[in-house]
Amino acid sequence: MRTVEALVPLKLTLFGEHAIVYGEPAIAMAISESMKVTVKESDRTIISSSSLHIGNIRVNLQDMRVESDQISKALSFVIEALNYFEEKRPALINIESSVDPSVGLGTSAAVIVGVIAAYSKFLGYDFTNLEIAKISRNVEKKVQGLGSRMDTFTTSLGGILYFPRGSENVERLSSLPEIASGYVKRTATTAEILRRVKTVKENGREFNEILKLIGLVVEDARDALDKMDVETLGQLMYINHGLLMSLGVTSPILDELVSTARNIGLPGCKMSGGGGGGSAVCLKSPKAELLLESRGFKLVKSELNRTGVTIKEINS
Ligand SMILES: Nc1ncnc2c1ncn2[C@@H]1O[C@H](COP(=O)(O)OP(=O)(O)O)[C@@H](O)[C@H]1O
Ligand SMILES: C[C@@](O)(CCOP(=O)(O)O)CC(=O)O
Ligand SMILES: [Mg+2]
Repeated sequence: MRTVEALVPLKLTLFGEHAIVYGEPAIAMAISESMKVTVKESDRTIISSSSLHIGNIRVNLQDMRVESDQISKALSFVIEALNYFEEKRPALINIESSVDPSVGLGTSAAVIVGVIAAYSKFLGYDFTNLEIAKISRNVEKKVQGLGSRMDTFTTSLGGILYFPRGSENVERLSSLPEIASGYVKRTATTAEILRRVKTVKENGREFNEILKLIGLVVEDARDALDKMDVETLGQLMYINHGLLMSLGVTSPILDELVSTARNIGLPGCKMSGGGGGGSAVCLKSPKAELLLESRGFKLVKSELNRTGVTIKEINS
């Protein structure tokens, strides 16, 4: 019985979320918290994903239909990833995630990357991680309608990555301070928040100036990282968070956390990902983890993952 397993790291956005969607730079890192996608030979196609609490979902491979519109929405990234392949073969597809869906940790990207990686191998392809990143980026954009290459490239390639302004390139950075991060549940998906931000952009004169300022923060953060200037890096995290707040993508719980972190002298802390709740990233210190937990944030494993998605074939 042919079985293929893909292990995908989740991601933290250190600087530049939302601004990258409009061509500004960003810095993101793959982390040790991960998602696993398993594809097993079968005579029918069933998708299961415990963190979605939807049970085992039968998929009609001819038209990719499932039992309800609600299930179809919840599985939209998985189904669109399968749809990439002209030739499909029935399989049991299981997704295991140690975090809740939609928390600013790139779960939408990771689930696409995992399905593309595992199902392509199951069909006999040998994609490189960069090929997986490019395919996954197009799938995520197709489902969300908006969005950048940051999450799919970071979860596919691993490491700490710099996404230059106005370019499709990506550069690997070498230095990274230790990070603490966690998440709280949120009320909106990233796709919904991206649509809200687009409306703000279309109506607000200041929006473009704020995006450019975030771009400057990201460039300075890259310099600070190169010099391992942790003090400057932390200050830039606070500034980036303030600019995200002005875009309306933070939340009271995130703003209270970050302002308290600053007031008690933590080196740096900011929202991470789509916002509206979800994840926060802080420069690591015992106080940072205590503060995150005291505010109800679920800590996530935030060591640097350098490999990106890895694929294993298990012939049981
Ligand atoms: N474990 C999972 N199994 C299947 N789909 C998932 C899983 N986790 C996330 N997703 C999909 O990704 C969507 C969340 O995307 P998004 O709001 O961008 O979250 P994130 O900020 O974590 O990337 C979910 O609504 C669901 O469609
Ligand atoms: C807001 C954004 O910059 C990051 C979204 O991160 P996440 O899906 O919330 O993990 C969108 C994007 O870059 O596609
Ligand atoms: Mg996402």
